[in-house]
Order: sequence, then C-alpha cells, then structure tokens
Amino acid sequence: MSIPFSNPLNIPVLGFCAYSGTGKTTLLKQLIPELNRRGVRLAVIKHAHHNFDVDIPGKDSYEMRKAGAKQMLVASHVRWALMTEDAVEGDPKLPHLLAQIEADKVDIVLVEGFKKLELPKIELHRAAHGKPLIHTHDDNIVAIACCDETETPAELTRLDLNNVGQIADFVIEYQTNWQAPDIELPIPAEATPVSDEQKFLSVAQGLEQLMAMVKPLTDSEQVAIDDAANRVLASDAISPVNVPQQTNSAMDGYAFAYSQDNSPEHPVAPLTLMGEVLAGHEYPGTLAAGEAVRIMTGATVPQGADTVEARELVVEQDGQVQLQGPVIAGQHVRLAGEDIAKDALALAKGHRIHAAEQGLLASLGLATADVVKQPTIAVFSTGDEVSQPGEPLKANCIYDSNRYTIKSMAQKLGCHVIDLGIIEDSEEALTTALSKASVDADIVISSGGVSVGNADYIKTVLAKIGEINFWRINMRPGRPLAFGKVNESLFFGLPGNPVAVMVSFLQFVQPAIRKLAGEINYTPQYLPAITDTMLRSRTGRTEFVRGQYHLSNDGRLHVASTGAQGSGMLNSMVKANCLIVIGEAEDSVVPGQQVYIQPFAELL
Ligand SMILES: Nc1nc2c(c(=O)[nH]1)N[C@H]1C(S)=C(S)[C@@H](COP(=O)(O)OP(=O)(O)OC[C@H]3O[C@@H](n4cnc5c(N)ncnc54)[C@H](O)[C@@H]3O)O[C@H]1N2
Ligand code: MOO
Repeated sequence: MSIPFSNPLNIPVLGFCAYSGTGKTTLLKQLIPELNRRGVRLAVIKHAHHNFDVDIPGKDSYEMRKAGAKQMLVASHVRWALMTEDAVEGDPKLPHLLAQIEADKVDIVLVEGFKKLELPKIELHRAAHGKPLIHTHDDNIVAIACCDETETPAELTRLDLNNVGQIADFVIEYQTNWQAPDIELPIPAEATPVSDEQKFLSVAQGLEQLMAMVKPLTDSEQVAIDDAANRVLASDAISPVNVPQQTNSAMDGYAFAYSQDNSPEHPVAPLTLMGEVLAGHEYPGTLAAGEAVRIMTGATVPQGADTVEARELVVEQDGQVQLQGPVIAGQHVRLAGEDIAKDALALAKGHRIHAAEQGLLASLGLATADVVKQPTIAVFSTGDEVSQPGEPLKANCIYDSNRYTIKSMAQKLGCHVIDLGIIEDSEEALTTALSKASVDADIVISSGGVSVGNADYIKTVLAKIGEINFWRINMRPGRPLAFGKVNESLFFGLPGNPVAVMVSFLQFVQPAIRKLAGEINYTPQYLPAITDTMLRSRTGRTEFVRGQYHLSNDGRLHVASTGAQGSGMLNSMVKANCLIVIGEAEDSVVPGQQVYIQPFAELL
C-alpha cells in the first residue's frame, strides 16, 4: 500500500528504504560525512518504531517535559533541540515533520524510514539477506544500492552498496537536478481544448476563447508624466542620461581614497581635511592619498576619492579627520548610472504606469510619456425592472447598480467610459444604442438578459450587426456570459445579478481590457491563505467565494467567507477584500486547508 506524499519544502527530500538489517544506518553514517566533505548541508529525519526518548531523567528539560510541557525547547550556544509530545495514531506525518526543518539552512533532507510513502527513495538491498525487492512494487524508487548478486532491471539506476562515494555522487546529482513542482493554481494558465459536445466552458476555456479575439490598440499619444498614471507605455523608454548622473555620496560625511592604511588590518591614519563639497556642486581639485573632503548626501564624489564614511563615525579636529573604525572600499558611494545607465532600457513597452513608474520616467528628465490610446468602454443596462438611481423606485423594480460597478472598475483600469444609461428592452432601441456605441467604444458592456429566458433582443440585434456567443461557464457566480462583436467593437453581455457582474468583470473583462490597452504579461495574482471557514463548491465548477483575508499571528494569510453568498447580494462584495478561488478539481474545503485568494483592493 502506498501513501500519497507532498513535499512542503522548497528543497529536495530523498528517502532510504530497506528491510531491517540491510545496513541503512551504517550507510548513512558513512554517507553523511562524505556529503558534508563535498559541501552539502544535510538534514536527516529518522522514523523510530519504538517509544524513544532523547532526554534522561534528572535533567531539567526532562523534568519540565514530564511536568506537562507539550513542547520543550532546550538551547545552548552550540545547539538547540525541540521535543514535542505528539501522540498520533499510526505513523507520524512526514510533511508535518518536514515543516519543522529550517529549509534555508540545508540543501537536502535525507529520510530514513517511511517506506510506504510516495516519496523518492533509494532502495538498499543485500541479496545474502534473502529479503524481497521493494522497487518491484514501488514506483518511487529512483535508484537501488545493492551488491553484485542482486538482479535489477536495466532502466533502474544501480549503485554499489559498498561504494559510498558513488552513492554520494548520485545524491548530489539528484539534489542539483531537483526542481520544485509547479504550483497548481485553481484556474490553469492553459485551457484544455473545447470538445464538440461540451455544454459548459471552464473559466480557462472561456478566457482563452475571448482573449484570442482581443487585439491590442495600436494608436498612441504623448501625455504629460502627471497624466500618465494608469496608462500603458506604448514604446520602450530608453534613458537619455545616467541615473544618477554623477558618482555621489550616499551619506553626509567625508570622502577619501580607500587605502590599506584605513583598512581594518592597519592602524587608522588621520586624513587631512581639504575642503567641503555640497550637493549640486563639485570639488575643484583631485584628492591625493591621505586627504579627505567633507561631503553632503548627493554631492559629487571628488576625483581621486572612492569611499565615504558617515559623519557620526568620524572625529574632525584641527583640520584632521580621524576615522574611528574599519571601512570598506567604495562604501556609501552611489556610482554614476548604477540605477539606470544612459541608453539602457528604463521601462519596457507594455508596462502599466503607476507612482514608481511616473517617478522613474521623471528621473530620466522626460516631461512626457508615449502611452497607448485610452480604451473607451460603453456601458448600458437592460431590463424592464431596472430603474435609474435618483428617481422614485417603481413597484416591482430595482435600482440599477451594475452600470455603476462596471463604470468604476473600468475607470480604475484607466478606461474612458461612455454611459449609455438604461436601454429599453426593444429591438429598435437596442439596435440604435449598440450601433452608436460601437462607433466610439472599443468595448461595449451590458448587464442582464443573457440567461436562458430573456436573451432574445440582444441575440437578434447582435446577430444582425455583429456576432455573438452565449456561453455557459462552469463557475459560480457568473454562469451565463455573452461575448462577441458589434461592428468592430468587442461586446460583453454580463449576467444581471450584481455579484455575478463584478466577478465576471474581474475574471473576463479585466484581462481583455488590459490586453486591449497594450499591457503585456498580465497574469492574475493568487496568494495562498488558510481558510478559517468551511467553503462549499462542487467538483467541475470554479467557485468564487467573497472572502476577507488578514495576516494572522502565525505569520500566514488567513481568510474567511463573508457569509451569505447570494449572487444578488452586493453587501457580500462590500464586506470582502478578496475572492477565494476554489478550482474545478476541488469539492468542499475544510477549515485549516490552504486555498488561493485573489485580493481585489486595486480594482474595487
Ligand atoms: N432557468 C434559468 N434561470 C436562470 C439561470 C439559468 O441557468 N436557468 N441562470 C441564473 C443565473 S446564474 C444568473 S447570473 C441570472 C442571469 O440572468 P440574466 O443575465 O438574464 O439577467 P436578468 O435575468 O436580466 O437579471 C438577473 C437579476 O439581476 C438583476 N439585475 C439586472 N440588471 C440589473 C442592474 N442593472 N442592476 C442591478 N440588478 C440588476 C435582475 O433584476 C435580476 O434579479 O439568471 C439566473 N436565472
Ligand atoms: O451566475 Mo449566477 O450569478 O450564478 O446567479
């Protein structure tokens, strides 16, 4: 029987398995110093089958543990040991034990025992023992270390059980070639092909199909750096200058030429103070060895000098500068062009401009930026029951909220928005509005009227003046989605339910707008978080649960559902700061399990 295993660390874990008496411990006792000698830092985990204790009665640590401490950590200046009382049924769990290892301090974990786990292992075999082979029924054996008499299949790496150097070579090769498995995100980056008989599309399939129809805008314009926020760079920004322009000081202090005489190995010789240089000015001469100038942060480092010491670490007296401690050659000096060199690529085409990018473009001396034309989005609502906010609410009606969430999200993505209002449910009104909108807009977005019952007008109109696909996406909320073209504009028909509108916008309209706007390499952000609440889904469907995440005392992100998840309840979006994405492969998720979240602070 094999037991699934997943490695929680970002370093390799390699097991050694054998029937008892084969000499596992003897081999490891020789292999460990051999690997150490070759510079490999090791952790070892051993599974003991008996009730072991590492401590002895009478020692403080033993007595305190026996007095009831669940965990006892004893530490000295050479080592520390953590003992944990953790009685479990069956075997201890290896992933949990591995999580206790300080993975930044070692290169590989060697594991003795845990024979039944689906863990990459080296099998040890001694034919004289007459014990069965393990690799014949365990696919996780990566090599067999055995003696001459053992017969092994040609495809299995064979090592000499008595040749520790050869086994060490194998371990090092395994460690060097090991790659952490790719993280599986709830929505895969690549969609499986859509089959003919498929009624529903996966989120990835819907996204792939619609993204194939989005062509990035090619028109660009020059705008002032002040107006470039949230726009996308249309061409590479090449630096016309070195940033910084000249080699300058990073501290208020003293500049001088580093020499052995003021290095830690030598007595510190006083330097002769030659003058002062302020930011925006330069020292007229060249400093000779043993000379220093007083220098301000940002001031050009004089010719001849290469090192700066901070003012508070220096005593200046009677024209002499006495360094107090060791200095490192070149310290506190910012080299000309170290941030961005002249003629180097400062910001690549396709980059969305925010505060740091605006600052960076300004630091090159640029007054304007070449940006992609702003996408124009036309938005309208449909439905006899949908009323204009500010007007009295008619019987059996609801106020229009979808137009407002769509407009706001589009504006946050740097779009120019045309509000077409609420359009009466008639073929004529829709034809006029859509034809007009498509002249000015790159994307036309409607909400409502895309589910089975009432899609008729949109369907008829778009069949005449464009093309339309009515998709059913295996997701919740946001199952129905219409996507097509009106003349040359793209058309999104989002589902009417207010939360479905927002979720569909985030998942489908957002990436389309980013591509249209010329943004390159946008991928949705996923963060791992531990769920504190039970989350329900269904295998085969992607569930977007409104969640609230926070950084917990355990140093990890935790997330909880915001409660009732009706797709008409905008309040659940207001309370949320992320979507919890439960992928198709998963059913329900229990508290304590890891999930992926998409924080949406940027757009909502
Ligand atoms: N028989 C079926 N009925 C429904 C299905 C289905 O598969 N079979 N799918 C459900 C799902 S899921 C959704 S989502 C909705 C989508 O329906 P529509 O896109 O056709 O939208 P409407 O029916 O027009 O409206 C749904 C809901 O949203 C309200 N709404 C519409 N526009 C606005 C607006 N601008 N602001 C605020 N609220 C709006 C509307 O009053 C309805 O309550 O269909 C389900 N039904
Ligand atoms: O997509 Mo609908 O929002 O599941 O109600």
